[in-house]
Amino acid sequence: MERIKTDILVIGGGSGGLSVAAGAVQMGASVVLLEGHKMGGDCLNYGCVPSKALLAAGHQAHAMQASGGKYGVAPKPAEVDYAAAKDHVHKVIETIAPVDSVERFEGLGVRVITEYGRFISPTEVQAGQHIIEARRIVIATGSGPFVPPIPGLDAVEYHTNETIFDLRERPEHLIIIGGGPIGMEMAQAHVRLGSKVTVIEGAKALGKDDPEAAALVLDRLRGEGIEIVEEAAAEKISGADGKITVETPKGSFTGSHLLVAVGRKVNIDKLDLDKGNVKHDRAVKVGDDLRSVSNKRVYAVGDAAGGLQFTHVAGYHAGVIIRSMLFGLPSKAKTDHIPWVSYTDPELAQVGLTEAEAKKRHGSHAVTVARFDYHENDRAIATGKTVGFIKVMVVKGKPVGATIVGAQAGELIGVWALAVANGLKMSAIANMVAPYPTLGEINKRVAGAYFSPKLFDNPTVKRVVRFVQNYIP
Ligand SMILES: Cc1cc2nc3c(=O)[nH]c(=O)nc-3n(C[C@H](O)[C@H](O)[C@H](O)COP(=O)(O)OP(=O)(O)OC[C@H]3O[C@@H](n4cnc5c(N)ncnc54)[C@H](O)[C@@H]3O)c2cc1C
Ligand SMILES: NC(=O)c1ccc[n+]([C@@H]2O[C@H](COP(=O)([O-])OP(=O)(O)OC[C@H]3O[C@@H](n4cnc5c(N)ncnc54)[C@H](O)[C@@H]3O)[C@@H](O)[C@H]2O)c1
Repeated sequence: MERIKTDILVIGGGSGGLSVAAGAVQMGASVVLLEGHKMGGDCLNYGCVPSKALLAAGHQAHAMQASGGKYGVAPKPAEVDYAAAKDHVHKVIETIAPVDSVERFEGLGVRVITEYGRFISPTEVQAGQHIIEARRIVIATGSGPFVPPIPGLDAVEYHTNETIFDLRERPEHLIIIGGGPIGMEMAQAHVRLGSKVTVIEGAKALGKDDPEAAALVLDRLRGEGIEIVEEAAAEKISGADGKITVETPKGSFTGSHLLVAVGRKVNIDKLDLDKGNVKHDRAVKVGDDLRSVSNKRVYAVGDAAGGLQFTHVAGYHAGVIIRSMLFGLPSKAKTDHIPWVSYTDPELAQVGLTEAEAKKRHGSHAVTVARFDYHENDRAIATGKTVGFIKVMVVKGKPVGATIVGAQAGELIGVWALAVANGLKMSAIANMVAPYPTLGEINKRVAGAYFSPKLFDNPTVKRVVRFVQNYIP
């Protein structure tokens, strides 16, 4: 057994853990990193990266066969090689993997141990033949697919995000349980690659998003042939060998393959948290400072911290705790300025409060909703991407939230993430000159829409202008 002493021990080499390790070691701390499975974690191996790569294959197939005619280019049925699309997915993972590799982190000076870790005391963790004693311990163990106890599920072959990207035969009819972002992104990727797709959703599909924006995405997905059955919780599953039936209150649905995407389960089972005096429920219990409520030497970041589950949140958490661990400065994580995007076509992006949340928090009378539609944007018209809108929720001249649905919404939301994070006023966005013709002009135009009634429908402004015009030569 080897004993190691270190300043910082990071458990988990995914988005959060790697950001902590890279930041801390490059600022002079000694760092040990444990990863029991694949460096890069969920995002690289089973999450963001493969899902976006598969969506890209689907988008390409769709672009060839859909609506090409309107550009004067004849549509052509796409010949999809599903296995080759999966090769593309794995090539993308391989291309990014070196950035997250053991070699890179060892090169930075991190001691990487490729074992699972578990607490043996409040300051010690055992990983294989190593006992690591650390001044600070970071739990960055992420999450895995939650598999619900639906009767019959165990008896059939089903996929989760951990297996679907290895499937090489195209599902003839993919049934997806769960209409969250995983379910909807995988539904569109598969329908565009030629599968029939049914989504079974217990409540509302894309239910965490603004309902008006979500409805626009769902309309498009239905238009592409995806069957989306809402308020239909999966209650029983039966069948075998390419014929799986899911029973719901809205009827039974039979398909060739099944994907379960009903949320996540935080990876804490292997950690022996009680031996570390680390309180937990379904995730590690932390305060705003991301420190364990019961053991102040221990922090949790990313999915393990139990809040929003996004790669950029894990990265943000890393910055928050590095300030506290390395410099002893107070540091708190906030959520009001965190954006997220569902990478369907059209994309759906949100930062800060939705319209309903803003009105609930600030009162309807205090919130102005400024709005601009894609069909009024010249670049959207030129490229045939006119479906979509932006709405910005404004309180006392400052945006408190923005929703964008439409082409490149994920890129366009960046301006509002900046504005909300820094408390910028709408005038800062209105003052920006956006290049013409870009979709990005919608950001300036929505700020214009906010000020227009104040300027153009304002009797005082009209009176002042009349008055000044009487006196200037
Ligand atoms: C299909 C899918 C698509 C997604 N798409 C997006 C997206 O587009 N954008 C986005 O922002 N987010 C997306 N996410 C969410 C994103 O993947 C996660 O929020 C992110 O990976 C969380 O990072 P993390 O560091 O907390 O955990 P992870 O990246 O999961 O890393 C945790 C690591 O810890 C390791 N580990 C676990 N237990 C131990 C232990 N005891 N000892 C040592 N190692 C351990 C695991 O093996 C894993 O490598 C997606 C998720 C899924 C499933
Ligand atoms: N683009 C992105 O950033 C992206 C993409 C994918 C995943 N993610 C992250 O991963 C997390 C998990 O995604 P997810 O889609 O698995 O979870 P989710 O919790 O967002 O959605 C799961 C859906 O499954 C439904 N459901 C639960 N039990 C059901 C049942 N028995 N029958 C039918 N429906 C049922 C729920 O009502 C919910 O709508 C997301 O919340 C997000 O943080 C992000």
